[in-house]
Amino acid sequence: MSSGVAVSCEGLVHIYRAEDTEVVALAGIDLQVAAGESVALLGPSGAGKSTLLSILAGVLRPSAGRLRIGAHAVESMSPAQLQRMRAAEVGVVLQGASRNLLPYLTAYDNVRFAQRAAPRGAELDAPEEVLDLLGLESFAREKFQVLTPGQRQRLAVAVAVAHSPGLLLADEPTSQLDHDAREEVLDALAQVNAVRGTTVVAVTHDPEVSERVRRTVTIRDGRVGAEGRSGEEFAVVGRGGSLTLPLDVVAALPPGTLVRVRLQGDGSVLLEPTGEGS
Ligand SMILES: Nc1ncnc2c1ncn2[C@@H]1O[C@H](COP(=O)(O)OP(=O)(O)OP(=O)(O)O)[C@@H](O)[C@H]1O
Repeated sequence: MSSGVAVSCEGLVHIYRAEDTEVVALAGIDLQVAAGESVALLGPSGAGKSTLLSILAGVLRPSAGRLRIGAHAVESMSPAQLQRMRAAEVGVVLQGASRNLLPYLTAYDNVRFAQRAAPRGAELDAPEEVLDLLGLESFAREKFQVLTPGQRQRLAVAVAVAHSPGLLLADEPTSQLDHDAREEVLDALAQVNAVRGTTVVAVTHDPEVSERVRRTVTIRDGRVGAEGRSGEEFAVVGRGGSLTLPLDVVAALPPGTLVRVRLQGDGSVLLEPTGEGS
């Protein structure tokens, strides 16, 4: 049995540097995920979702900003400390089941192999229990080739949670699966979240994932552009009062438009374009 860890991102910036260019992939992400919460990260291609996931996984180091994963202040950790944190606290499902699994091992041995990376003395569920959690107990002796695509992906989740991490990160966990297999995988993630209390953060383009997860976070241009709660989209007030407007509003307000912002008596806020621009 494990329990979830909280994640806190404050002003996270990530810049990829090549010889003569810089790409600002994350431009100040503010995001709080409570322990045991389940969140889907959405957003257009190139918005910065994978970069954020890699930083949460401890694979990439943020260029600036603060990141807390449970009790760890990640931005100031040494590579060895990061490695230990990942081994103890973070499970990752990479895109494509085969990238997570050793095809010549059985389902049972894949889980057992993954547990070898856990810190010494860690309290781990037996491989049978991990497979049971993912509904794979009757496939323990099967190898990758005979499993269906949905079972393979469930096994990838089993391998990611084999060391009982408090945070499970999944990159496009339902991509290239048919409807039934997608349901299987979403059930598996929900099961890990419900039974173990594991915090789950999944990057996805799949509208079914967003429908199944109560909270969605849309990344736009390296920032949190919007949040969804039970299917309804909201703009998010950022630090210093910044607000990313919905795309249909942006289309009506070209950059540089001067807008009167008035707080109304009933607590609502009126945005009134003046017709003037800078
Ligand atoms: N290794 C890299 N070197 C330089 N630039 C990169 C690198 N990886 C990503 N980028 C750039 O950083 C930005 C964010 O990329 P990222 O892959 O995080 O976006 P994404 O939202 O995950 O996109 P997708 O949905 O297509 O995977 C993009 O402009 C991308 O071109």
